[in-house]
Amino acid sequence: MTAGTRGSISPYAVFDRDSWRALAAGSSLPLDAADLDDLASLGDRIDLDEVATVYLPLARLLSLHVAASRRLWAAQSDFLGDTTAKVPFVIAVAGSVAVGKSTTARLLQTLLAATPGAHRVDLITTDGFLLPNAVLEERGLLGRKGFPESYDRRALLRFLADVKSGREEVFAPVYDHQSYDIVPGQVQAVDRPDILVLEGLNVLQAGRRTDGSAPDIFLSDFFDFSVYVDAAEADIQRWYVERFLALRRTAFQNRAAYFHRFGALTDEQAHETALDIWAAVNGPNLRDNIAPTRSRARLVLQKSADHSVRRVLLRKL
Ligand SMILES: Nc1ncnc2c1ncn2[C@@H]1O[C@H](COP(=O)(O)OP(=O)(O)O)[C@@H](O)[C@H]1O
Ligand SMILES: CC(C)(COP(=O)(O)O)[C@@H](O)C(=O)NCCC(=O)O
Repeated sequence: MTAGTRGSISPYAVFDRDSWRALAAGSSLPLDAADLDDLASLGDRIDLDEVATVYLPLARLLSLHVAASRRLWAAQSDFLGDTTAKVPFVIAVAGSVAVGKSTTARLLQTLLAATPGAHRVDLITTDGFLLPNAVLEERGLLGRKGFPESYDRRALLRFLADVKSGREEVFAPVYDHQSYDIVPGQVQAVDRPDILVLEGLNVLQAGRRTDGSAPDIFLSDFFDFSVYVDAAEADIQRWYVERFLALRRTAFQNRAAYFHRFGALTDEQAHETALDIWAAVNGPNLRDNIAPTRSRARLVLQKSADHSVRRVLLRKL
C-alpha cells in the first residue's frame, strides 16, 4: 500500500496487485472456471487467478462492511424502538459502457452470496430505468442512450428509496439489449435481500432538476458502498470495438435484434461503425458524465489494457 503522490492530497490508499491479493490470503474461491465462464460478459477476459487477486479481497472487505452496518442498524433500531428488522446493504457499481461493470457486479454477487452468513444478493442494472425508445425518439434522444437525460431518474430514485426503506416487494423495469428497448410489462422483483448490487453507468451522477438546480436527494444517499471500474479511454474504446465485432457474429445475427442490420457488415465496416458510435455516443458520455463521477466512489478498480486490474484505490478519507 502507498499513500498519495507526494505534495498532492489523495483521499485514497493505493494497493498494487500483490498487496491487495494478500488481504484475502487463506480464503478459498467459491467458484470454478465453468462458473466464471458463465458469469463473465462477452469480451471480458478474466480467470480464476484474477478473481483471487482482485475480487475475493474486495468481497471480504464488503462483508466486513455489511456485518458492521448490520450491527449499527441493530443498535440504532434498539435505541429508536424501531421494528424494521434490517434493510438491504446497497453496493453501486459504476463505469463506462464496455468497461466490464456487469462482470464485476455478477462476481460480487456470487462471492458475497457465498460468504459465511449466506447473504441473499440481488442485482439490478440501471438500464431498466432508460426511457422506452418511443419516448427517447419523441424527445430527440435516441442517439443519447446512456446519457443522464435518457433515464427516468425519478423512477430510479423512487425504486432505491423503497428498497432502502425495507419495503417488501419493489419492482424494477427490464431492458433488453437484443431489442434495444424496455420490455413492456416485464419487471424484476427485489424483496428485502441482504445486499443489493446496483450496476450502471449513471449511478454516481448527481442528477439535476428541470430548472437546472441541484436535487435535494441523490441516488448515492442510498449507497452503503460504491465501486468505479476504471480504465484508459483508448482501452475501453478498443474493448467496445472488439465486442461489437463479436456481437456482429453472434447476437446481431438474430433477426429480432435491433442491430441485425450490422450483422452483414464486413470486418472493416463493423470496425468503422463501432468507432463512429463510440465517437458520437459512448466516448462523450464517458468524458462528460461518467469519468467525472469517479472521485465519488469508495473504491476504484483500475484496469490495464488486458482487462486485469492494475491497482485498487480505497478511500481512506
Ligand atoms: N448490442 C448488444 N447486444 C447484446 N448484448 C449487449 C449489447 N451491448 C451490450 N451488451 C451486453 O450488455 C452488458 C452490459 O454492457 P455495458 O453497458 O457496455 O456494460 P459493461 O461492459 O461495463 O458491463 C454486457 O454483458 C454486454 O456484453
Ligand atoms: C444500455 C446502456 C445505456 C447501459 O445501461 P446501464 O445498465 O449502464 O444503465 C448501454 O449498454 C448502451 O446500450 N448504450 C447505447 C449505445 C451503444 O449501443 O453503444
